[in-house]
Amino acid sequence: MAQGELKSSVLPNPKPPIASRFSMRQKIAEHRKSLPIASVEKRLIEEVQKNDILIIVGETGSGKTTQLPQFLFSGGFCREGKMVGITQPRRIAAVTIAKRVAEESDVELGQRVGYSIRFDDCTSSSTRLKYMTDGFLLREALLDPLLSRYSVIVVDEAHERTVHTDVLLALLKEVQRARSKHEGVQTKAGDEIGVKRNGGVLRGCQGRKVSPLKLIIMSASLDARVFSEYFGGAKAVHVEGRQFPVDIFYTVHPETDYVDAALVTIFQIHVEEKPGDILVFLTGQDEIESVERLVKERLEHLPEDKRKLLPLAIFSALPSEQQMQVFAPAPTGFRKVILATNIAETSITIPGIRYVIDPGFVKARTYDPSKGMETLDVVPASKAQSLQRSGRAGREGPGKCFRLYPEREFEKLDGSTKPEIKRCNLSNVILQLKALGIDDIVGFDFIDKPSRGAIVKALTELRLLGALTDDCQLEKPAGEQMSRLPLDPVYSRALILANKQFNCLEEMLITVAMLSVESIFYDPREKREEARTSRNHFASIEGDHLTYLSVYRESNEFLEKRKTESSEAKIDKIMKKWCKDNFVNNRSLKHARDTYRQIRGHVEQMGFNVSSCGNDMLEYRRCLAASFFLKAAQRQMDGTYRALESGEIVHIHPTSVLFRSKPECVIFNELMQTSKKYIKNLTRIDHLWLAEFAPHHYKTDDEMKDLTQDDCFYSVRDGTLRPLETEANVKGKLFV
Ligand SMILES: Nc1ncnc2c1ncn2[C@@H]1O[C@H](COP(=O)(O)OP(=O)(O)OP(=O)(O)O)[C@@H](O)[C@H]1O
Repeated sequence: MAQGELKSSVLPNPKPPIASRFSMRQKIAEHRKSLPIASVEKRLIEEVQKNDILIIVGETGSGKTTQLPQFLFSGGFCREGKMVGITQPRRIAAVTIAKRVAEESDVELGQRVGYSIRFDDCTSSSTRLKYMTDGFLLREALLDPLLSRYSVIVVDEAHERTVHTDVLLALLKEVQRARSKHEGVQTKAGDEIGVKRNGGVLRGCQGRKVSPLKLIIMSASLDARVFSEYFGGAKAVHVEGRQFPVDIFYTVHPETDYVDAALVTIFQIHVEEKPGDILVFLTGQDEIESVERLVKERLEHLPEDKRKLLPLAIFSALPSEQQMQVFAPAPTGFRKVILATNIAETSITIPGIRYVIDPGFVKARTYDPSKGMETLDVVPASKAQSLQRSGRAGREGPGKCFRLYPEREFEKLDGSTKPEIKRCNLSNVILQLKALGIDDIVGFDFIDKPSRGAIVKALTELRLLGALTDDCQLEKPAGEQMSRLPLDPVYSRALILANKQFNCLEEMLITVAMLSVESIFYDPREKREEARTSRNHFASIEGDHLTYLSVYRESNEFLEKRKTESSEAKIDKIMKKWCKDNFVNNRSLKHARDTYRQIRGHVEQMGFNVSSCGNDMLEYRRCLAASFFLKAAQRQMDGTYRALESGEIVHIHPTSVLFRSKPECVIFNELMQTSKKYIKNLTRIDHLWLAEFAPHHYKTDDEMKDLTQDDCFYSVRDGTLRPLETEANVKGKLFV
């Protein structure tokens, strides 16, 4: 992917005419002075000078994220070309905050103030304040292990405890130690200095003089003690005061249907309250889109003069340009109602928001390493999340937050969110650590250690996928390539195989892109049959992956034909209609198209040649089997399926094109638990392909006969493991 591809579409930063610029500057200067953090600028800079690690806790909106980096710049921390790096858990926050700080500093975005997120780098050699995602900084450490260009790194919103934040904290601790140890040493490019890993010494400071690194950990709702202890008793400072008050309202009784309660509240605010936009926290794309439809429907029943309510959606699977639409002011006389997931919960300021509606729920991922099963459940939000949500209302004036549950329920909420590292599949993060040269994963200094079972499972998976050798070293070149692709290892492997062995990289790129969106089809409850019929021509008897391919290809052909004759806006409109007629989710398809372009850029940079297998779908299905062999399932006598790896009894999800035909053997991408255990995104395969393409994992009956007690393989016929795998057996292979 060419760097900066999204730049132009996302954030032009044109300079307004001089007169309005002058008054804007004055306004901004006044605003900056009014922030609670402004009165403690001098003290904060002194604390940073005195302490190598500082924890800063301050109310939401007190000015931490936008102001502290500017204080550090003025305080001399960017001398001699050094940078202050500020990490955010979310891309949208990194981008919008950088834009705001550039505005406040009256510089062009990408010059002194910039941002870097995956697929989009808006920095230059003059950038001194760099906002980025925590994942981006981790990748940067692959190239510059001592992060030698930074004088200060600020880890913002640390309370979110994303897996990237946790890994970053451990890594930064190590980098800081190494830089202190070698302080003052003038290195030449290629000098061996720095972090000891892999039994050797990594090349460090890239020809620069080694200087110490300052670390700042920041949040509004952070248990400072946990972080202080982790960093050996680091100092914590509190920034008192908030900018504007937010009144909190609770319901008298619990709500049985929070979506309906949210709808009622939206209209109550719209009809009864003063002007000001509304922000509603929902749990996912489907919920958001259904509320969006319902708002539009109900608006039609209101008198003409009350219809000026504009629903807008924001969730992570939305392309960046569409996410940015929520930041634009509402048309005159209109009130915006922004329907958001927790993407809008921390860091960001959406101008105009005065009202927050918080039903109190969030979709959380949990992972069971023993079954290899990931589930997405709707669970109550934590207190920390609720505080962040209400904090979005008081940023430009006094606000109101409507919590759709009784006050006594708030007291029962968990204080903070369970760290992601304790509830996710670790294979991606362990691959990154291995690529960083960190060998001993179990002994790695995590702030909260993941379970041993989860580590063992991830290492085993990475070995089976060919990313690690039998003694858990990074496999070359496959493991290295996989660590460079910003995808789950299983999808990176699919692309590598498609390129190397099956000649279907084009098809696999489309597949990975289509699988990255939540729901490609649009399935209104009231028109389910109509939707099914009109989509029949996409459906493949071989399965969902081929069906997605058809949707993508057909939409592409349709688009190509019209590209020459229409403007971009017109094409957008035509595409919307095509999607509506075919019951395809326009937003999801757009996102998939974007993702396709980005990943294609990556693989091309790695030297892959994107070729297509055309209509040879057999080759493509064989490639799917070779890629996703860890998620295979066999039909049982009673029509249920047995997932070969976990032994779980599972069912084909009703949305799959294979729901009725029930083939004998399938691979799948998703195992989820709702009322039953369902498998989603399936393709029919021949069970013998498993033994052919993953002989290190599966054997046919004939091959089974020759096994010794030291071997252990899955039978492709019934999925049983023979001879039985013992923990000692697995362990013996892992910790050498
Ligand atoms: N994009 C923006 N447009 C308008 N005002 C903004 C913008 N970004 C920030 N502000 C203003 O600056 C204030 C401080 O924002 P900042 O993000 O620095 O606070 P914070 O303490 O980091 O909050 P949080 O803990 O919620 O991230 C906001 O309350 C708001 O008034």
